[in-house]
Amino acid sequence: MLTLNDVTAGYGNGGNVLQGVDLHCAERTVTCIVGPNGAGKSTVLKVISGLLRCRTGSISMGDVPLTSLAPDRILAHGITQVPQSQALFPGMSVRDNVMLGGYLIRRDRKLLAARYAAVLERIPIVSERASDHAGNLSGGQRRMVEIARCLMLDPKLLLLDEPSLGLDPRSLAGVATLIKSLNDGGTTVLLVEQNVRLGLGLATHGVVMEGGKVRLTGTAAEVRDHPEMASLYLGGSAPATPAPAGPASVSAGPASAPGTPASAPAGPGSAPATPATPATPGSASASPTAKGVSNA
Ligand SMILES: Nc1ncnc2c1ncn2[C@@H]1O[C@H](COP(=O)(O)OP(=O)(O)OP(=O)(O)O)[C@@H](O)[C@H]1O
Repeated sequence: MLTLNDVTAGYGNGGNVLQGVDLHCAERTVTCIVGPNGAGKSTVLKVISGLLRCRTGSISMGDVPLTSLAPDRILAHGITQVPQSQALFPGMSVRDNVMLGGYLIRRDRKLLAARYAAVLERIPIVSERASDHAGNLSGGQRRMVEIARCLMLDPKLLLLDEPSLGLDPRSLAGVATLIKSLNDGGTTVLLVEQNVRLGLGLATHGVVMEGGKVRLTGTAAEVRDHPEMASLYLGGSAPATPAPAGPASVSAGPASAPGTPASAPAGPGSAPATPATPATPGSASASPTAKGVSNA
């Protein structure tokens, strides 16, 4: 569905932050990008949504080239992003914040109303707090409303930048359940997540980035259970699955085709309510063994 081919990108006159990224998200998958701070994970989402231009390489969704499209055109192709930072207008009502997500379809009042009704059904907090200022919501409620706003365009591909950031375990479980149900409903999801255990628990596929490059891809189970991942990102804890996938089944190439992953990923229900705190990716990158992750 979504393909990035040898993408380089950077900010201003600076050097390349992304240094030849290849990535593929098959339809109806949930792909989670993990990696140390500064690896370029959020930058990947920015080039997909058009907030940052690729310098070289290409991005496409199916047959549609996205590489040089403006962000509003990319939105119109069904790609929406929930940014990492607080994205709601605190002084506006929850309803108005959500309606902003339907800006592109604002002239079709019927469609706008139908989409809003669908969002209310899916995300109850939107109806429960419709008239409240968004600034009065908790962090978890805000995240739900941010996702609700993206759903106004009924996206084919939902990009989520660190959906777990700052959330308490209960809110986190709610967001995880929502992501899973959106995916069950047919939405393809690409997320960046610092909480490796949660992210790979939710995902069907995993991508490890380091230094602006993709170092490892595979099914979420393969990436999660890879011996290097256990020591780097999960604080050295032994993987739940006894036999780790060997390098042959974990590649630096595109994530495999849609379908059942080699080992079924944990659903959001089994996403840890109190996720074990993983070793910070930053500390992983400082480790001399970090380079061993690379199968590139
Ligand atoms: N707006 C910007 N202007 C200049 N440099 C930026 C900008 N945003 C990010 N960078 C730089 O690009 C690099 C990659 O940043 P990015 O946010 O993509 O990393 P990340 O993997 O998402 O990290 P984190 O987990 O800390 O969010 C970093 O060195 C960062 O300083």
